[in-house]
Parts: sequence; structure tokens; C-alpha cells
Amino acid sequence: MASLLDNIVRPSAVVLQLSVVLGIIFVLLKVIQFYQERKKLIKALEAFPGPPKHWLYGHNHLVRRELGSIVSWGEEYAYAFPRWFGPVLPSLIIHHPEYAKSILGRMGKSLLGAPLLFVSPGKGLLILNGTKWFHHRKLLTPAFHYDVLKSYVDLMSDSVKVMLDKWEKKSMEKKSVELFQDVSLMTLDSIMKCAFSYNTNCQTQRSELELSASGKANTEEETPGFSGHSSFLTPQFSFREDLGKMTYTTMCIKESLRLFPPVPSVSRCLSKPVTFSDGRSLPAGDKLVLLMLEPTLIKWPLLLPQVYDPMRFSPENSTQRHSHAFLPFSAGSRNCIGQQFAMNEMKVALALTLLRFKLCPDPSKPPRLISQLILRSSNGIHLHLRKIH
Ligand code: HEM
Repeated sequence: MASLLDNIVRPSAVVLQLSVVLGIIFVLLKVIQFYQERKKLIKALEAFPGPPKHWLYGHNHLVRRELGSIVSWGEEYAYAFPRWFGPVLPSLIIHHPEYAKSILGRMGKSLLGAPLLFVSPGKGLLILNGTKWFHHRKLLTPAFHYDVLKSYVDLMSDSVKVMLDKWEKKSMEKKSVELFQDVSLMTLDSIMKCAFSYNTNCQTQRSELELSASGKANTEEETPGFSGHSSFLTPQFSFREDLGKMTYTTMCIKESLRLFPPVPSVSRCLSKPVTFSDGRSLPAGDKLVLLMLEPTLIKWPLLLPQVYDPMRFSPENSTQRHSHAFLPFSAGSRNCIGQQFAMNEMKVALALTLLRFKLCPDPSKPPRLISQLILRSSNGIHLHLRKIH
């Protein structure tokens, strides 16, 4: 009986021992592979001088204001420099148009580096990679065709008008108004209407609830024309037809995107090795994150914006500019699919706002810039609004 038991138990003990040995070998192989890849990477990164790093923290302890430090290093180290996140996670920060062109022109794996998750069943386009991304992008591209976008302009202006009606009420309180929240809701309202033909009423629902709770009348009754017809636009002007003619407005928007790029950097992994225009090269692999910093940022003297001058983007001043010197919407195959949608929305919102209000900054609440995935103000955007007529 005992020997029978031995025979049953012994093989399973052997299997267990074998699994442990195989497990250890597997871990050892992984460690050796990791070590070799790391050695190769460190060798490649030696060609890129950068700020001195700590063996444990990398550069984390030197970065107080992420964007501020990165921008000042960019001014010191030309083209590109390494930035280590701790002891094992390196990135190369690229901030030169030629370098950006070498990377963005190829099919690299995108890492979740932009703020906008495009809502679709399952995973969004922004976080997909490989053939799945390719098929989704191909499917979505016709939806962003110039002619299709034109038809959205009226929906956008309806959403903007709802926001302006809210501002009109708030402006009566004679104090500055925080605009960021309202603009965010307006863009949500507009994308839901345009992309999904769905009216969320997200801009008004909360205030309607608040009003009904305090026993006041329905918002729509208080504000005639609330559902939003752009009746104050001159009969000669049509956003649908004349959006392309708003050259100066477009220049102003571009200059704002230059000074405050909403997506200050995008990230990539290399699927193939790359050699840059100056001969330096990098191996393929996903152990190195490439962070492409908006090249125009480097000219910021320590985050103090330069003079706002829309004329930088006049046609005559733009011809000499490097194709990858100004990349608010990134470039290459993974550029922003919604850039024309966003430009149209900004033009409509800007024009309608300026037709109704004069805006002045509130010096007691200046915006405080923070850069997480997107560049924004941690304390909102506070402006005084004065109704024009
Ligand atoms: C001012 C507004 C916007 C800015 C500055 C912006 C910027 C960007 C940037 C820089 C990227 C590239 C990310 C990367 O390379 O990793 C991107 C990607 C993307 N954007 Fe935008 N975006 C804006 C508005 C929009 C809007 C309104 C939509 C949708 C209607 C949109 C949809 C997308 C999508 C789906 C991607 C991923 C594209 C892909 O991976 O193929 N964006 N955006």
C-alpha cells in the first residue's frame, strides 16, 4: 500500500521540481534579455547628452514643474535629450522639427499620450495599435471629410449659443466668470450631437435641476430662443459657407495653440530602428519611450509666453516654416483625426463669443498652467464678460 502511494506521489513531486527549475530558467532568461536590451539602450542613449541622472530616481527628483524643466532642458540640449523615469524606464525627449519628422513619418506604436479618448464600442482609436487601429482609422476617416464637417457647423453654433446664454446670465453678477467648465460642457454637447445625433442637454441639465430645486421657472422659458438659433448673425454671413474665409481668426487660433498647445507632447515606441538627420540612431523596441515635445515650446523662455502675434501665421510668414515646427495636432498617420472638426468648432465659438461679449482677464485669478496629459489651468480660466449689445 505504502509503495503504491509512493508511486503516485513521487511523479508529482518530480513534476513540481521540474516546474520550479523551468520557472527559474525562464526568469533568468528574462533578466538576461532585459539586461542586454538595457545595455544596448544605454549605449544608444550615450549619443544624446542630457541632464545628469540619479541612479535610483532618474530625473524625477529634478522635475518640479514637468513642462517647465523639460522646456529649459530643451533649450540647453539641442534636438533631443534623455529623461529617465526612475532607474529602469528611459525616454528620449525630442524637440526638433527634423527629429519629429523622422519619427512621426513612420508607423510607430502610439502610447496613450493624448487626452481625447474617442468613444467607440470597445477600445478607442487613440489607444489602439497595429491592424486594429488601421481598420478603425479607415472606418472613421470618411466621417471627418470636409463636406461632412460642414454640415455640423449649425449644430456647433447651437451648442455655443447655449453656452453664451449661460454666460449672459452669469455676467450680470458683475464678477469674473470661470469659463473652462462651460467650454468643456459645450464641446461635449457638440460632439454628442454631431457624432451620435444625441442631445444630452448636458449644458443645461444641471442648472435646470438647480433652478427647479430652488423653485424657479424653467430655464427655457426665462431665455427666449434658448434652443439656439443663431438669429443674431447677419443674414449675409453663413458659417457653413464662410468658415474657410475666416483667415485672421484662423491665424489667432493657431497663435494661441502655439503659445498654449493643449497636447504639448505625444509619445511613440519604435517598431524599426531609426537614424536621424545628424547621423545619431536608436534601436527598435518598446523599452524606450519617445516623447515628442511640441517644437514651438522650446522657444518659451522658461514658460513665459512670448508676444502673442497672429501675424506669425499669415500665409507669407508661414511659407518658410519647417513642416514639423508647429504640430498642435501632431503629424503623420496618427495625427489628430478630429483636427478640422476642432478648428471649425473653435472658429464658430470664437466668432459667436466675440459678437456678444467683450472679454477681459481677471488679474486677481491668473491661470496657473499645469501639464498632465493636456496643458490646462489648474484654477480654471477667469474672465470678465461685458455684453456688447
Ligand atoms: C484643440 C483640439 C485638439 C487638439 C489640440 C488635439 C490634438 C491631438 C493630438 C496631438 C493627437 C495625436 C496623439 C498622438 O499622436 O499620440 C490627437 C489624436 C487624436 N485626436 Fe485630437 N485634438 C483635438 C481635438 C480633437 C477632436 C475634437 C476629436 C474628435 C472629434 C479628436 C480626436 C482624436 C483622435 C480619435 C485621435 C487619435 C488618432 C489616431 O490615433 O489615429 N481630437 N489629437
